Amino acid sequence: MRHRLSALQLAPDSLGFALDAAAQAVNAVRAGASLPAVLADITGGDKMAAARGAVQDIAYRAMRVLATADALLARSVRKPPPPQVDGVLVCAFALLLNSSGAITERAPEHAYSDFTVVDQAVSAVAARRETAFAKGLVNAVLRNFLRSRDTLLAEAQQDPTARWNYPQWWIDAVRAAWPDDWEAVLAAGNTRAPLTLRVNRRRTTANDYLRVLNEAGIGGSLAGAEVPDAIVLTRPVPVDRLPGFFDGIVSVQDSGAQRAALLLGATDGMRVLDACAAPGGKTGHLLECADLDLVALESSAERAPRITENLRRLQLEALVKIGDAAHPNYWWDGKPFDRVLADVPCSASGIVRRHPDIRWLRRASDIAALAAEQQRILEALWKLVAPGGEFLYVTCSIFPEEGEDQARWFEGVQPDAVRLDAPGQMLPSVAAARTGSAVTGSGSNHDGFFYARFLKR
Ligand SMILES: C[S@@+](CC[C@H](N)C(=O)[O-])C[C@H]1O[C@@H](n2cnc3c(N)ncnc32)[C@H](O)[C@@H]1O
Repeated sequence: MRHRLSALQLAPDSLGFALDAAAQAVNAVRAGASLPAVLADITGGDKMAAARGAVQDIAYRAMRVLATADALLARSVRKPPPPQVDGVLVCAFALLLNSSGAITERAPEHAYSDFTVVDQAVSAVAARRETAFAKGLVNAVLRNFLRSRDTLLAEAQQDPTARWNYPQWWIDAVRAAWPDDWEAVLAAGNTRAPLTLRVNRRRTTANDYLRVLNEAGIGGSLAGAEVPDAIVLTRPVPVDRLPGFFDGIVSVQDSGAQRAALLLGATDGMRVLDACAAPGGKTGHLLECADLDLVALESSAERAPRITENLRRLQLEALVKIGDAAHPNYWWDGKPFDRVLADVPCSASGIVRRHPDIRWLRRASDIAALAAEQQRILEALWKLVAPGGEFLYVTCSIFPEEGEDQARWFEGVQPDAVRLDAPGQMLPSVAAARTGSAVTGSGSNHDGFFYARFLKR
């Protein structure tokens, strides 16, 4: 879906142009498409270069306030406007909500005044023949919001979906799972994730690389003792500004994800299976940590080449295979593995701060379907672990159906499995992390993950 430019009489570097394109992206997500894929399509051409950053920024912001914007709009109009007008209004609300401090997000990189947002939203609808009729409506709705912002927002946010900006089923599920932390978990998912780096320990140390970053004028700090290779940047920068990125000195990876290779504890010479491997983030870390005979398995032929590309940049090697982890007969050579990492497909509910569209794309029924698939993968892979070998089950989910429930089920059905120490449920980020029972977290800034580790007797 390319951005429909032809009818548009707006400069590509104007906010109106970006609002028009971001509105199309928002509507594509409403129709079920994933935001990164839509943005790649819409902002792909050369003509979009000037607008790309702004379109992306606005569309991501809109995902984090979609239900608030919908509720504000429903209160402002008698009948719903056509999708493109609706989309422009939602994107304009996203910028105005940010500037009002009504939501917990940093100001846009290019902060716009309220006046500019309204003016450019009007220009965006005026620039298309089919939406030009709505100029007055857009102007009136946004000005009315600015006049009575606090009252309108308080009224709209009476509805929990508009208050939290998640579907009701998601709010209910988080509340049921984490009765003491549900608000912090939902709020954490509405923040912007930091850019976290993983330093290639074969080539340098986190401390030394931090100095290199500082010399390049890039601020950052060590993420914590549990993740010795991780550096959290003070402000995100494009990867091409990271010294040595293209030479494999450093990679981008959330600090929660960096626990995987360390927990698996593979040592030189071990035969290791990384069973759901693309794009190869954890594969790379495993190989940075030890010399391994590593098979990286991935079911998607489209995604598998990304493993090879990532390893090439890191100057590391694995045997990349395309196959289904639930059906090893098609790809396994029969030789058992000393370590198996199963980073299974899941709801991705732990990484919504990086992928804020996920909450609008998932359905409640997806969780049971994913849990069933995870069990198929777990059962099949366990047979591949050598006696005395270890198995690490990972999801980037915050739902117990994909986490602790699965670990307990697994212990129940596999008499030769001994559960070892592992973080269990790591709730995403900051205040959400809580110690005790199955929930751990150092308070550092990470996404939501679940880790369970098993030894094969
Ligand atoms: C959570 S992602 C893995 C992320 C990866 N481990 C990393 O750290 O970069 C899950 C991956 O598993 C793949 N996948 C899904 N079902 C699979 C299956 N049955 N067998 C193998 N791979 C599968 C998906 O295509 C996806 O690339």
